[in-house]
Amino acid sequence: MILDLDIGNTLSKWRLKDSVSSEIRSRGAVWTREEWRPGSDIPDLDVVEAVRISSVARRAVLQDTVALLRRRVGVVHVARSTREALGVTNGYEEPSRLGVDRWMGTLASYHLAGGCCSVDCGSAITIDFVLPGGRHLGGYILPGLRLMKESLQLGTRNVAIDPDSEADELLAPGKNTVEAVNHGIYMAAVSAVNRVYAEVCDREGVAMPLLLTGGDARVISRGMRVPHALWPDMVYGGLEACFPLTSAERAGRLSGAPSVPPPVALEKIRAGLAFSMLL
Ligand SMILES: Nc1ncnc2c1ncn2[C@@H]1O[C@H](COP(=O)(O)OP(=O)(O)OP(=O)(O)O)[C@@H](O)[C@H]1O
Ligand SMILES: CC(C)(CO)[C@@H](O)C(=O)NCCC(=O)O
Ligand SMILES: [K+]
Repeated sequence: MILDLDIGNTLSKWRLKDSVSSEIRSRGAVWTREEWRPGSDIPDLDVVEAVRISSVARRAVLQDTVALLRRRVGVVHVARSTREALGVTNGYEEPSRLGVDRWMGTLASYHLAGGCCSVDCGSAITIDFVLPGGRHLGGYILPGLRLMKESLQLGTRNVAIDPDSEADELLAPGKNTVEAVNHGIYMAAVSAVNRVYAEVCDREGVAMPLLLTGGDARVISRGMRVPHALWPDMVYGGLEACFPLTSAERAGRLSGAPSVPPPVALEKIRAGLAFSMLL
């Protein structure tokens, strides 16, 4: 089995992948913490032959995790943000400073769709662009839905947005504090992603496929005005592309990769932007 880890600031996600069939056998998530307990936090390491890790947690968390895993597992790959990988050149002035989860998501998206916009709707919402040809432009970081809500401190932090709500309802004026906050942060996140996407396509003169991942991707997807695909395993896809271990991965097939709809024509994106400026 292969153990893939996506260690975030708040949540750490894991999945077990069969090295022969390439099937995902199990998955889970725990709060990111200082110390891991195999068996309760992550699966029993006896069945694991190789581990791949993407971590944006504090350095000490990664060091301890890697030390623990190296004692038990033969192969441990730790992803890093580099200047270049898989045909993509990192747009950051200091490439290693780009969050490795963004780098993994970007590499996976480019592998799947070519020049693209990849959005991670997690604790933070990150929006990254790669042009056709592989030049990563850099991106945007904004607070995620939960962080926006917590920062308001209006006593609404425990009332989450129902991920099954329709975007139309979530964009309507709220009639109580919980609604006003939930609809406000939803409007902020959705408008930002729609606008950033249109602005960057306009500046660069190319309509790019759009891919979304992260805990809030499904609900944000409902508010998107342009074609896009959801890819819950996007960060894991970057680990697969960087450290291919199964025969499917070596053949370039990434788990759970969605079919990506073609973007709308650039003229339409520009018309939408021009319209919003007139108002
Ligand atoms: N069980 C859950 N715990 C926390 N957040 C959740 C949960 N289920 C859904 N969410 C939503 O998902 C978002 C976090 O998404 P995700 O799991 O992608 O985080 P993340 O970006 O990986 O977090 P981090 O990297 O900071 O750990 C939160 O904003 C929250 O609204
Ligand atoms: C922005 C987050 C927190 C999103 O998980 C992560 O990618 C990160 O810590 N990035 C480092 C800062 C940067 O990407 O510029
Ligand atoms: K993340």
